[in-house]
Amino acid sequence: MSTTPTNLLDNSIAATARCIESLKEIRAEIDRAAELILKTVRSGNKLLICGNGGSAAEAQHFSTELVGRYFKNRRSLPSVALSSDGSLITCIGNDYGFDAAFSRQIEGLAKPGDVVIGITSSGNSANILAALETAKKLGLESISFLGRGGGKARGMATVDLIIPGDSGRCAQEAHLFLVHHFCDLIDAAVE
Ligand SMILES: O=C(CO)[C@@H](O)[C@H](O)[C@H](O)[C@H](O)COP(=O)(O)O
Ligand SMILES: [Zn+2]
Repeated sequence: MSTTPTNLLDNSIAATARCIESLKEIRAEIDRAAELILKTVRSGNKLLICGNGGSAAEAQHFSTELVGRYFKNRRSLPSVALSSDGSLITCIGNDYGFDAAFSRQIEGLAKPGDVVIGITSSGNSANILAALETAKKLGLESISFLGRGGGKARGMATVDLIIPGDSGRCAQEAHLFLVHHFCDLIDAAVE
């Protein structure tokens, strides 16, 4: 079959629909992550969220919906996207190496009860692995949004959300779907 824009679109729609449907296979992990996120924001502790590239955008997207708003007018909730400050990222990258881009911020910002969220479609980004390692070292719970089998990050966090399948693109789309799922639960639970 030739690759026309129509075929490509139909194939992409089918692949994304299959990927979102496959989230039912990791329902138990999604529920555990939701419980941890709700416990954290309800108790006034914060989420420290990190990712690179498209996943940095997702980290910022999630944080924006917590501190700013999602759909409901509720109180502002504490969350920081660790990719947001270009000045800080370039300082840490320049002076300590890019692998420390997020772990250094976690060392400075985290308080007991905070939760670290790492988003990586490959599971192999060194700065996310370092962030999860630092969370463990500080005694913090953590959640990984992963794809493609989970890569090196598999097993490092308190809860792994490994999107089934081998597509990085679908993993990223499913990560955004999960961000909105968690925001739906938060809006329902918090005034
Ligand atoms: O959004 C995309 C690809 O869809 C890219 O910007 C992608 O996020 C970047 O290449 C990231 O550096 C990949 O990092 P990761 O997901 O493997 O941790
Ligand atoms: Zn992308």
